[in-house]
Amino acid sequence: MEMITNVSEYERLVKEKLPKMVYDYYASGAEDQWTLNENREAFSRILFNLPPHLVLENFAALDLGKMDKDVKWLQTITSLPILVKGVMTAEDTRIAIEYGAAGIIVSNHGARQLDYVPATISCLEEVVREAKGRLPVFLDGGVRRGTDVFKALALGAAGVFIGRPVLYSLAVDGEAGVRKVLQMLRDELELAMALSGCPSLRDITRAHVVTDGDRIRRARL
Ligand SMILES: Cc1cc2nc3c(=O)[nH]c(=O)nc-3n(C[C@H](O)[C@H](O)[C@H](O)COP(=O)(O)O)c2cc1C
Repeated sequence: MEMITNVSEYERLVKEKLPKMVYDYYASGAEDQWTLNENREAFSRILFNLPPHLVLENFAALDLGKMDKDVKWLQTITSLPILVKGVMTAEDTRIAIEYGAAGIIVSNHGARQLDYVPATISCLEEVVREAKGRLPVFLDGGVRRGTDVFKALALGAAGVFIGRPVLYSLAVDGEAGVRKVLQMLRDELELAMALSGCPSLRDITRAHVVTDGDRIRRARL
């Protein structure tokens, strides 16, 4: 397994290893798989915007109607913090906060529900803006690179989750595979931070990335 150099390679290997029916169940999204592909494509459209002071030296270095009832019921049976997953809009963020969620996970359930809903990374800022720091906002969906983690943090995520890379690496190489996936993402994030002049997670800011929305706003000026 030493020859594996990035998270996506596990998908190629797992396709060879698993029965087709099992692989298709894990890997697929809904219908045309537009949202599944968009979860990845949207990350690739966000570009880095390196601050001007950087010099070469730096480089050396849901069913929403039920959400209220569900949260209230869960609060009666556990004292654990309750995170609401599947939030994609400001409105759902308001509801989640109103009903006492301890955190939010921006998610389209791995693009397996309604196809053509937006990519999670393109919904993150709307949710973060509405949350106003009152609770942590996490994200999943299409995170495959340390640079994806960096972009999500720059857009206000408190952290990210990954789904399929864990399933794939577990199927290919058991616990060692999962450890390797997490290590690769960590190493790639650290490299991205070093190359963009961020010594700590706190140094990753909104100014480090340019989104589609930024480009449209700039074109209008
Ligand atoms: C086979 C499979 C089954 C899933 N089942 C559920 C589910 O029952 N409920 C849910 O909220 N998300 C479900 N998800 C979505 C994951 O919890 C997670 O949000 C998603 O896989 C993250 O995206 P990623 O796989 O691109 O990293 C499922 C994902 C996969 C691959």
